[in-house]
Amino acid sequence: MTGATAVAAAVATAAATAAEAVLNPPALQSVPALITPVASPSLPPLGAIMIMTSSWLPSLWALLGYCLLALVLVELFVILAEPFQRWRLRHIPGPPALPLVGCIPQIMRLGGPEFFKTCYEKYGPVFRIALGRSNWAVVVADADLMRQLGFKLRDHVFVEPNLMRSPFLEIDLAGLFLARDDYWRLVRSAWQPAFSAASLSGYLPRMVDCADQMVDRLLLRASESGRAAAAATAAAGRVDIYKELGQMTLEVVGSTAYGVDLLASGSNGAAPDEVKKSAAPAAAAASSTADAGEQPAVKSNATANAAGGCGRELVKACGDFFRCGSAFHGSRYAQAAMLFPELRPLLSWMAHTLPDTPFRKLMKARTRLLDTCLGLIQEWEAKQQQQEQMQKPNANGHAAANCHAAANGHAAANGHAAVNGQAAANGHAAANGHAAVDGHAAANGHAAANGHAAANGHAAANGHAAANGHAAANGHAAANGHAAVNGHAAANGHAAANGHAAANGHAAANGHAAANGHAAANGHAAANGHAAANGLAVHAVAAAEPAPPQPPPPADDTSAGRAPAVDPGSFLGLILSARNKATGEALNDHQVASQVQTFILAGYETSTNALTFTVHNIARHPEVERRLLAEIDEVLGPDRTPTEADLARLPYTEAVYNEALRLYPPAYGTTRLVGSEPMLVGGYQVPPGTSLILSIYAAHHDPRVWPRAEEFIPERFLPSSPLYPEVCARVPNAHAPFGYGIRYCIGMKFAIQEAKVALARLYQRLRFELEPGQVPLATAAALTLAPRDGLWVRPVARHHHLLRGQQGNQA
Ligand code: HEM
Repeated sequence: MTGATAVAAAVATAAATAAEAVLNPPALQSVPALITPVASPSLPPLGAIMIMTSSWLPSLWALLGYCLLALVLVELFVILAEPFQRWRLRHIPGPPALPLVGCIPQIMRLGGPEFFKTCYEKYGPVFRIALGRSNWAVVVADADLMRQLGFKLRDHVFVEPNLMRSPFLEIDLAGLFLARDDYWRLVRSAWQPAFSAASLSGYLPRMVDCADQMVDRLLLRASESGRAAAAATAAAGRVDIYKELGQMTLEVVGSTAYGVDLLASGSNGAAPDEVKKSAAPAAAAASSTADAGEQPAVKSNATANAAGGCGRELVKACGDFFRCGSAFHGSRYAQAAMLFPELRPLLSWMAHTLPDTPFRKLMKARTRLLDTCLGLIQEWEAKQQQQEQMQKPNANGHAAANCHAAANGHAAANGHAAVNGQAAANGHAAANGHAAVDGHAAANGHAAANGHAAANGHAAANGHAAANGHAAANGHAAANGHAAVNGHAAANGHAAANGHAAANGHAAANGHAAANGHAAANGHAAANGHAAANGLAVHAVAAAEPAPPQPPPPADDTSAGRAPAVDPGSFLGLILSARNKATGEALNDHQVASQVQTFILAGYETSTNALTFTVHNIARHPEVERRLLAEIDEVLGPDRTPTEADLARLPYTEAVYNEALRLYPPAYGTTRLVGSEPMLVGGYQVPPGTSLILSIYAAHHDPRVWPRAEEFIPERFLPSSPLYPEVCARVPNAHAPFGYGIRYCIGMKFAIQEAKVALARLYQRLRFELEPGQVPLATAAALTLAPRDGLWVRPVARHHHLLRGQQGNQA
């Protein structure tokens, strides 16, 4: 701990003690004890209280006076000590830092991203700033330097002042983003399988579904727009596409990570009755707790449906979390805490007792989110218990009858598949005796492997199942009912996966399933827990005799890519089964809730913002729109659902998204903490313990790296374009919207896949015209860079058969 930090910590403790003494003086604590003896019949209790009060009142005032004096002295001392921080970084150039407020006024005027960009132009790629009086940081804005730091340093810094108390404080610190050291390794490993290439393949159909629901809503608005044009009412048909995209990304998180519809109440906010009923108590509890400034316990009574029934409220909660959680755009108490960090305990108490509007909104949002997380956890646990019960193996550990559990690696009988060791139930069972995975029916008797459902005999994801002669993804064709995966042909109408031939020429049964490279022999059991009975395939962990636990994959990119698939909806299973290698301990309640919340927030906010900026830029650049539509039409036509192979054939779409992420990186900066040794950064010696801010935004706008840096030119990202060598081939990591090195964004591939699916589905059927006032788009840089007032557009259907009772525009 540095001298100044030690002083600040001591001061903070002193202030906390003083505040506690003021709020809860020792005399007050003993009041009940004093009242009791005087409750005699001769003296009325009120009189006794008055006597007691008058006796300890002067000492209370004296105590208050001492406390205030102590606070003033301590504050004075810290203000005088502040030059030490300044002095430590004196050799690094930087903007003038005013006494007490540092660079806060400039940041509030220009916004963080623009301020850093201006400083980069003036002071070079490494400069120092003061966030308030004593919070000094070094900003780095050079792509190459940031990449190096990303590999050298591992910990993030929590820059914003945090006024939270338990359980929110613990939850903030336990999430993957702020996790440190071994705990970070444990948590990152637990998350990783959810982002493997194979898992992403399994998410694809769900991402498509969520995008399709959004497109349907927008088509409806497009129809209204046409009717309104006839009736000359301008307002109809206008859409805040930022909200629509937010809804979609939240639905994607819900269905891929948790297997639930987080927006079950629908886009119009009208919850179905049964959802409303069960959500009501949880929602009421949430808002009453928030209003009262109380903290909910981590174990909540939120019901499962509360997780699924909060609709637009949840979208709003996610938005408010990011906007009101920023010190610059949020509560005055947070701003005061930036100026007087040692008063944080007192300011936190004041914010909870007399909240201002941003703080009240923030607490309401956080409570809503926490309730959603707890609802999801409870729902998962209940499902697990139910499935364990249903799954009890019978005497010989083999097949269970009548639709129920798979045991001992053997398939459930009677044509009912079991998945993940859980019986397929509640209408999730596959029809006709064939496999179902994670509750997703495989229809028409076709197999689904590795969590990828085959529906209507179609769809294969990631080279897994293929049914009825339809294509397997990853560019591996299946012909004549023969699935081919990874380029290995299957013979005789029998599926093979991962290049492993089915034994005896029989894959699972009837030419149907093969799972995970394990051939089913004689149409019966497959190895490694992949059971097939009577020709029925089931998924890996169906065995009652579990496979030996695998060591967690190391936390690096490549292993994430190779990791096996997890079924959509099973993120919580990964988190709950994470174990500390040394102690064997599982994560505690806060830590679990924190991962759930991190996935929701990270999955929602950044992707929503990025897609909104992309739509805005497409609408502003007709030439870009024309080329994008041409690519999408050529690859997909107006209707065809994109497969993984199709997504790989949309390079221009991806370039458009990349360029939007360059100009408007939603995570406009990230942080690193210098360790216990000083380090050289861009030629400057940076003292140990210094906070580093890596300004992604400044690097993305650097005219030394990006020719015509402020223009929207997607071609720079196309390897076939002459512009490509200018930057992308020359400066590694010049484009780094997902961060750097060891801590780079774990959701990167998830976000890119989701974006390509959403853009493909949107522009297959629609285009967007900007409403007046949308250029330039007002942005707000709170915790993320976001459109400040949404993005108002008018959706236009590209093909008139899509419009309901209306003439459409042919693009
Ligand atoms: C356009 C979308 C996204 C952008 C621009 C983005 C950007 C970032 C950035 C810049 C970081 C910090 C990296 C660093 O410090 O070097 C980060 C970290 C992280 N992101 Fe994303 N992200 C996006 C989507 C997602 C999604 C969809 C998820 C999860 C579902 C996610 C989860 C995370 C997590 C958990 C971390 C912390 C990783 C760690 O510290 O180990 N992100 N993201």
